[in-house]
Amino acid sequence: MNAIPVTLAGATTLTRVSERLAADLAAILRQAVGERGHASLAVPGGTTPREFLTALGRCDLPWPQITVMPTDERDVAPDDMRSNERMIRECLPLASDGYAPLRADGRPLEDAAMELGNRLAPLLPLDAVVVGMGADTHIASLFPGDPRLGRNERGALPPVVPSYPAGLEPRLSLAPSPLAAARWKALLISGDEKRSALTAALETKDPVAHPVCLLFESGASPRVYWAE
Ligand SMILES: O=C1O[C@H](COP(=O)(O)O)[C@@H](O)[C@H](O)[C@H]1O
Repeated sequence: MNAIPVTLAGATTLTRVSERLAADLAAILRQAVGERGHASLAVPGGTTPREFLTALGRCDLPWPQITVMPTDERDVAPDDMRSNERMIRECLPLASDGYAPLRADGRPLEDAAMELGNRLAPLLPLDAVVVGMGADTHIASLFPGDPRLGRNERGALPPVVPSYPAGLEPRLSLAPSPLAAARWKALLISGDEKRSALTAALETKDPVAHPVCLLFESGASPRVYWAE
């Protein structure tokens, strides 16, 4: 198995990796606020990031100057157990206007994606993005086999796109460009299964088959925070 450039040495539990990621990210956010007066951040949903988000929520940060959004959102109510917004709000002491939701709120997802993309445009490029990955190598809600992820196709995508993964609820997702073009990128994964999947994916360099490849294609590669 080829070595992935994992950022950490010695910190291997999800708790320690999460704390390290939170501390590194906090420094990036402070720097962004210092330089530009504001910071924009996208964070993942799912099960892995709760400890990281909790650790970030404990950091001494200028929250009124920070806008947080999810990398993707399931089309569920914001108080649903599967809502990424719900987890993010539970973990972070956000300012009242410090959260940029990716919610359709009953609208067709295509309409919502267009409107939310226009609203997010002034925040781009994002100062920081933390991305999770499924064992199938999906990132945000960009899933394997989606032809929109091809090199010639993705340039036409707006910043937010609808996504209809088989067997799961529909979603809204940040598109490849805002994820890949962030000023600072991190990939948070846990477990040998995902590490093996990441290693195999990077060997293919195929973002349609393995969306995680999108993060490694151009510009700086993400820092990989891997927990055993
Ligand atoms: O559905 C999602 O899955 C991925 C991975 O989640 P995990 O539960 O395996 O950690 C996540 O990054 C994404 O934001 C989420 O909506």
